[in-house]
Amino acid sequence: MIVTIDGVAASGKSSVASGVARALGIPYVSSGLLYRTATLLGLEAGLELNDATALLAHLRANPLRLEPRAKGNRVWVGERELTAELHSSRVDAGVSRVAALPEVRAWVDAQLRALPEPFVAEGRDMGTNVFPHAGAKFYLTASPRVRAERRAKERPEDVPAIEAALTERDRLDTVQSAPAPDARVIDTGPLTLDEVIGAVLSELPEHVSRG
Ligand SMILES: Nc1ncnc2c1ncn2[C@@H]1O[C@H](COP(=O)(O)OP(=O)(O)O)[C@@H](O)[C@H]1O
Ligand SMILES: Nc1ccn([C@@H]2O[C@H](COP(=O)(O)OP(=O)(O)O)[C@@H](O)[C@H]2O)c(=O)n1
Repeated sequence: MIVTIDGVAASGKSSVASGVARALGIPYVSSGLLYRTATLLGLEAGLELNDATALLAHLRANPLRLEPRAKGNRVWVGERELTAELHSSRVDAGVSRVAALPEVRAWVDAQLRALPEPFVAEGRDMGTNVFPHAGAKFYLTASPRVRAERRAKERPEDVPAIEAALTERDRLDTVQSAPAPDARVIDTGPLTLDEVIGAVLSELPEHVSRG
């Protein structure tokens, strides 16, 4: 059983996926962390972020491990844990260029499809491209200002700078960010986190919530 939660940047995907996963007693999987890991490793190696051949060679030489827990995903390369470094503004600024590369998308998709069910998968194209057969699909939205105000609690920049960066990332991510036709769209703007989690749980078909 797979539940997908897609949406725009900072719409609440990982927080909602975590809450839903905990309620169901299953893990969640953050696909964005894989794109972020590819970006961080590329930046550290001094690679051009649009050089798919060099990036893929580097990723294959440094295999990562994603630990998809319900309370938060963690990423390792060898003995080094990268998790805390994946949400920097530097990675935010480069990740959409890396995610535009079809070779990198195929690398991410193969790792996601190899994971054992059940899980909640969150990202941009979980319900459309990666898990079109998912048992339930959701798509989260909120205005750029609301999202920037939320993210400002997690980044050093001010709200206008964060809003500009989010809007630019939305633009670069447009291709892979269309909601699945069978996704339930939730505007999280007027809702608390618990209300969004409750809305998702209440919309799950019985066969999905029973596992
Ligand atoms: N409905 C909500 N109301 C208030 N804050 C929220 C809501 N959903 C998420 N948040 C907060 O917004 C921030 C971004 O959420 P996050 O789950 O990281 O989004 P995404 O995974 O889409 O980037 C987090 O600090 C989170 O706690
Ligand atoms: N399924 C996905 C998930 C993320 N991404 C890319 O990875 C970036 C980071 O995604 P994320 O979900 O970790 O971050 P936020 O946008 O939620 O801040 C996005 O801006 C996209 O460029 C993607 O293309 N497809």
